[in-house]
Amino acid sequence: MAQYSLVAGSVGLITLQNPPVNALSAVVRKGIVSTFERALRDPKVKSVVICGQNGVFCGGADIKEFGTNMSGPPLVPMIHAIEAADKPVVAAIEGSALGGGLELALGCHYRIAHSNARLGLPEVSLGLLPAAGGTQRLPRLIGIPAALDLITTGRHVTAAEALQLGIVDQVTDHKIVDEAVKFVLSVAGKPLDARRISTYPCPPLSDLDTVFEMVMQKVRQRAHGAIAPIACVQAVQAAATLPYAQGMEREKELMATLFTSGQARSMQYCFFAQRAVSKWSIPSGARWDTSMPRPVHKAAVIGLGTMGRGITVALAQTGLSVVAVETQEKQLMEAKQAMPGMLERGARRRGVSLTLHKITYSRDIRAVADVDLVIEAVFEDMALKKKVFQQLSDICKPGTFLCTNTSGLDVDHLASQTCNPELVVGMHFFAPAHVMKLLEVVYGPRSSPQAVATAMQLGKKMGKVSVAVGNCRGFVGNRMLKPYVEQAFFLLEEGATPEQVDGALEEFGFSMGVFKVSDLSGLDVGWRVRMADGFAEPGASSGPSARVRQGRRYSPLGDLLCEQGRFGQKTGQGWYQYDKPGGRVARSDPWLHSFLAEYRTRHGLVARRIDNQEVLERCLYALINEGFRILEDGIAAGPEDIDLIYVFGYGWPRHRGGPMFYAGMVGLTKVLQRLEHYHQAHPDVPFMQPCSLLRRLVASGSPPVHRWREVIKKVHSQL
Ligand SMILES: CCCCCCCCCCCCC/C=C/C(=O)SCCNC(=O)CCNC(=O)[C@H](O)C(C)(C)COP(=O)(O)OP(=O)(O)OC[C@H]1O[C@@H](n2cnc3c(N)ncnc32)[C@H](O)[C@@H]1OP(=O)(O)O
Repeated sequence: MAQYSLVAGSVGLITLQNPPVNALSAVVRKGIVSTFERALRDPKVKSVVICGQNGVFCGGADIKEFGTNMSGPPLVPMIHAIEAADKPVVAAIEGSALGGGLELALGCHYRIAHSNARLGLPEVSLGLLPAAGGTQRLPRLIGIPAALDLITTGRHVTAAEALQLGIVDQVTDHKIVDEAVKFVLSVAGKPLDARRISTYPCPPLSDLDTVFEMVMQKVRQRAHGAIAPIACVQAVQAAATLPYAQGMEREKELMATLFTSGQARSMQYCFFAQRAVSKWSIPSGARWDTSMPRPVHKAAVIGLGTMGRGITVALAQTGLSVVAVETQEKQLMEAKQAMPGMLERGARRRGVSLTLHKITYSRDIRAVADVDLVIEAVFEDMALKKKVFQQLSDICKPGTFLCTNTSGLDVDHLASQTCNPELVVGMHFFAPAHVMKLLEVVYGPRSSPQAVATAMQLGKKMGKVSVAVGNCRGFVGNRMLKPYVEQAFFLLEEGATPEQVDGALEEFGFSMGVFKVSDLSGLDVGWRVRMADGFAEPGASSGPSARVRQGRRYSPLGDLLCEQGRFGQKTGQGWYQYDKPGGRVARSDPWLHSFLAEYRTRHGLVARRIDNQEVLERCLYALINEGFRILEDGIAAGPEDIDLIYVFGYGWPRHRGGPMFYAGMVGLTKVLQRLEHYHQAHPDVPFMQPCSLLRRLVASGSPPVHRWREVIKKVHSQL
């Protein structure tokens, strides 16, 4: 709702009230319309201030209303009425003014912001565009290039930047409503014509066509198939080339296409999923709202390889004191040289001051004796990690949480090396750890609720999307990767090329296909895992039995490349070739193509034409099928957890909602049928055997993804 009061004798104060973010629900819109009409009617009222309660102006349209039968007064005429009023209206902005919230403010004649405010038009990240006049007013106010930047990226700006751009008229550190009232009294009686943004011409720009062509090209490249960013550019182009009223028509038309699209549904699902996973619960019954985290003031990182450095930087950036331990002199020196630059770049990116003094370096593991939490990030080797955990258990003060950054080893086994296994959890970061948003928090059967809560809260403080997952080989993300990569290898055996497989996946929306990712992260990573699992064996990659291991189909292609020293980008050769070791630009490699041809001949395989549909079905459905197994095993609490892991850690396109949501969009029956089809064709590939939870969901009428938990619960209760 919206509350109305008269202040300072002549100012009508409208306060948006819809906790927690004062979203513009039907009730709020109704409240604004009626209180605004009241203010206009009242002869005592000479001016109006609009603000939000509880330190937040407005988080935008109520996203929960999208996809329902929307009722109540529409936003566009409401904002027009405010702009057309003959009494001055000031938006008093503190906290957030986002989406429809900022559009409402742009309809006001003046905008004053508290220095804590953040403003933006993030609709693009929900698969939409700012369709309450945002695409037409913002370019008129701040010019086309700046408006294109804000609208196509959805980024939030601080009050200081908003002032610099001309979005707000004044920034204050004082009480926002008091300042807004003072301000509106000072402008009472001044003509308002020059304050109605919709009447402004768009600031002229030379060579408009070229500007839009270039922006469109850049946006398309970044969008990876998402349609909203393209529509945003088209709407701003309308602002630049058409009169306001026609621009508004175009905005509406473009919004109508986006509003009902699957992409918008997927992205809005991701928005709510992100909030849902922070409300974690684990099979022991521990939950986010009943488990108290312990404060962490000082942390330590053991091992300063790529991961350790990234984690140290990420911790220091949150303001923690960090002890960075590396026992090897050379590696320590390299880390000391590299990390200030990483911190500097991070500080510049986030517009904050540098935090070099937060890190102390040591070669001696005993330096961690007084920290609250340790993250072990040594080489991925169980024997080495076990030794580190034994040492930590002896050295650390009582109660120190011991975390491992392993990407898939048994967290419980590590816990068993310590005197207090309840203090041990996994904190699995993704490279580069100071940039990537995902954190898997891995609980073992003995991890205490407090340890899980502390790791989850630390992740949040570090700006990560933290997802609590159970302990199994590869946890959630890497476990699902196995069948995906396996199918990609099989496709090469059957006639596809790395270029084709990657092309199909990139067209689907991944920023990089599976083979390019493998080259980037190093082929030896998977090779080591396959060796540890008893699949890859030196010298066993040729010969007739090379393609069957442990009674199942196996492709030794990755092992063969590793045996040749082709580890990907770092060696300049992998599935592609690079201009030098460490090169970044993948080029097709004729050697690889003849190698594949020879391999097929050696194993009596006849290459066939494989279409992109088959590439996608086999890679993605195999991965999804493993996702169902993970749900069935209780390793992830719900489909949202898996989806966010894939969106934030593995480049799954957000506009496809994550693998489990995507399965629902495709139709569970279809996914099941195709898995059955591929499993019949390859009964020796267990990953393609449809998971019984998938069958169960189909038998239950394929409920929407938010109702899967009910079916999963039933499955678990019957176990
Ligand atoms: C046939 C076709 C017809 C087509 C025509 C269609 C007509 C429709 C026209 C409509 C035109 C609309 C144009 C405008 C669109 C929009 O405004 S879209 C929304 C844009 N806003 C956002 O994207 C902001 C989203 N929110 C946030 O980024 C953050 O929540 C925050 C505001 C920065 C606050 O962050 P924080 O303090 O960390 O809190 P959270 O945990 O994120 O959120 C707290 C709870 O609030 C819920 N919530 C937040 N924002 C919204 C929202 N806009 N709507 C509904 N709910 C919201 C969030 O889910 C949390 O809820 P719980 O999980 O239940 O606690």
